[in-house]
Amino acid sequence: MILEARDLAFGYGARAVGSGVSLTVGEGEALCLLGPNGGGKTTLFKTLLGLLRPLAGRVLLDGRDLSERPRREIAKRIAYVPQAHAAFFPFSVRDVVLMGRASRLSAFASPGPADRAAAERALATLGIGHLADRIYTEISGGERQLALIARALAGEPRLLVMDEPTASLDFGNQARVLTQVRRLSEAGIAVVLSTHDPGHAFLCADRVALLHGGRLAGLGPPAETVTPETLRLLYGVEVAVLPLPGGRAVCTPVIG
Ligand SMILES: Nc1ncnc2c1ncn2[C@@H]1O[C@H](COP(=O)(O)OP(=O)(O)OP(=O)(O)O)[C@@H](O)[C@H]1O
Repeated sequence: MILEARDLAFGYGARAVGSGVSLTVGEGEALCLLGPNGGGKTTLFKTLLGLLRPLAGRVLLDGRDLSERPRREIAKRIAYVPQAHAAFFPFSVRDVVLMGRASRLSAFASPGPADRAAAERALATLGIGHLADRIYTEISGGERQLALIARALAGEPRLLVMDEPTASLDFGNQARVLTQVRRLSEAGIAVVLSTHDPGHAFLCADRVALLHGGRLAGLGPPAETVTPETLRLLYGVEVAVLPLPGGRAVCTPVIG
């Protein structure tokens, strides 16, 4: 097991967003977090990453409390993939990906051949080698998202935390990102991701966690956890969960 949350309460200062959350993330496991807007997914992620202190409970990384670990040690093991917001600094995509090596460099050291090789490998894994010399501010949102995943991967983490990695991506890029999630997990890298499409859980996750009212309303394999009943609870609408071959399913709201 890489990461464990024990009876975690999380939020901002005196303002609790969630509580009583206990979960584990195993080696190479893909865990998908579902929950409504404002439900606390990002806040939970920031707490699991050690960026926010738990209001109660503990987060353990490889069995040791996050609060006892230096930031750098955490960053070597866990990489965060934020949403691909607007970019301001005109670096090349290669340099953005190379920044993912920062946690592995000593202070003031420049990246060496091993760092450059890791960045090239990450670009190739994501299939975006052709973008390496393009300027990050001049590529599309979908391409940026892939570049951010490559940046995270370049640091050779054991766990990737991805906040809505498919938001604002077209259908093709959504499928590419979800395929990468599966591949990473098959390669032994654990992934925790959030999404607003419950069908994604069936496509890429071993387990799903449902966050409702700041508490876990479900945790388990997609087929057992993502149901019309749990989706109604989460989103307040009727949803049909239509089975597909191979244990997958499509989820669609029922309108009218
Ligand atoms: N920096 C902050 N300080 C105080 N409250 C915050 C802060 N950031 C978010 N919140 C509040 O915490 C709650 C949870 O927000 P959070 O961003 O974690 O939800 P989310 O599930 O990621 O939402 P979304 O799906 O819309 O991205 C919301 O009520 C939000 O207004």
